[in-house]
Amino acid sequence: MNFSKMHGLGNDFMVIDSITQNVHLSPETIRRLADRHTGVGFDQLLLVEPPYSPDTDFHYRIFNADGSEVEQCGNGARCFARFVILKGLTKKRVLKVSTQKGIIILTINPNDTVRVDMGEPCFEPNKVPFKAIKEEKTYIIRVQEQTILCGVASMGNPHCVIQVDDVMTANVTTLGPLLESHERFPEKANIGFMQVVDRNNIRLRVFERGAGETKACGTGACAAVAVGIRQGLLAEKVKVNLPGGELLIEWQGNCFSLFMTGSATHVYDGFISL
Ligand SMILES: N[C@H](CCC[C@H](N)C(=O)O)C(=O)O
Repeated sequence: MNFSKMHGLGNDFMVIDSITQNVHLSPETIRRLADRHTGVGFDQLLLVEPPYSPDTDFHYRIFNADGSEVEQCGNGARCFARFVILKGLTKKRVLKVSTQKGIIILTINPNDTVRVDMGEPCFEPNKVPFKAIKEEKTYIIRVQEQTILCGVASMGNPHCVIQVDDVMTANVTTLGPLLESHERFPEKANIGFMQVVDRNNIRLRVFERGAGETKACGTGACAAVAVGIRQGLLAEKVKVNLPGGELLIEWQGNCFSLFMTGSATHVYDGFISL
């Protein structure tokens, strides 16, 4: 099976053309391929499929390193766009792509960065999903005798965003997994640790559902900015500084799409016998 290794700010992917190849991967096979010593090694595996409806160009499927299929991957979307052009699957520079939960629009810029219309963030607890009596801008979660204040949002996938004084000293390694699997997140969650530098700049680390801490998380950057804007901490255009690099997030507020712009890097092409 042919594949490409790509990354978005160090969040790395195995990208597979499932249009010209017949690809069926079990969760166990995905976990084996994800192994960074005995497999290809990646945070997520991305499948490029033919369109599910005539008004879209492709269907986009995402699998975490633990084999779980998920609804959305922002860094992966930018790599998806560059992959389909590099592989000659399209000549279009604006792509309409369906995912498990909605449609995203990918625009490949002349400098090969990619701008993604990620759709509108959702804060309704039952749609994140998050167990809460009613919708709030800030929630209290108790974990291991600690009281954590957070915001929650869905970018198609579930996110919990915690404001911290300094991302470098944030307790990502301990709090990340505890919150990822907290009982208030019935489908688990991606946990973002956000340091507000000013209204147009944040620093962010993300402990991802099904992958652990990654060098960058596109939907995590989107969710952090959306939560921050809703909490009155951020302006409509925010630079998000992640360990792997920078993303530009723009959101005008409810009933508008949120846009993410950033790089997508092709590392190598490979072949693997399954
Ligand atoms: N771990 C995420 C999927 C990948 C998201 C991330 N890599 C991004 O760039 O958005 C989840 O389980 O919802």
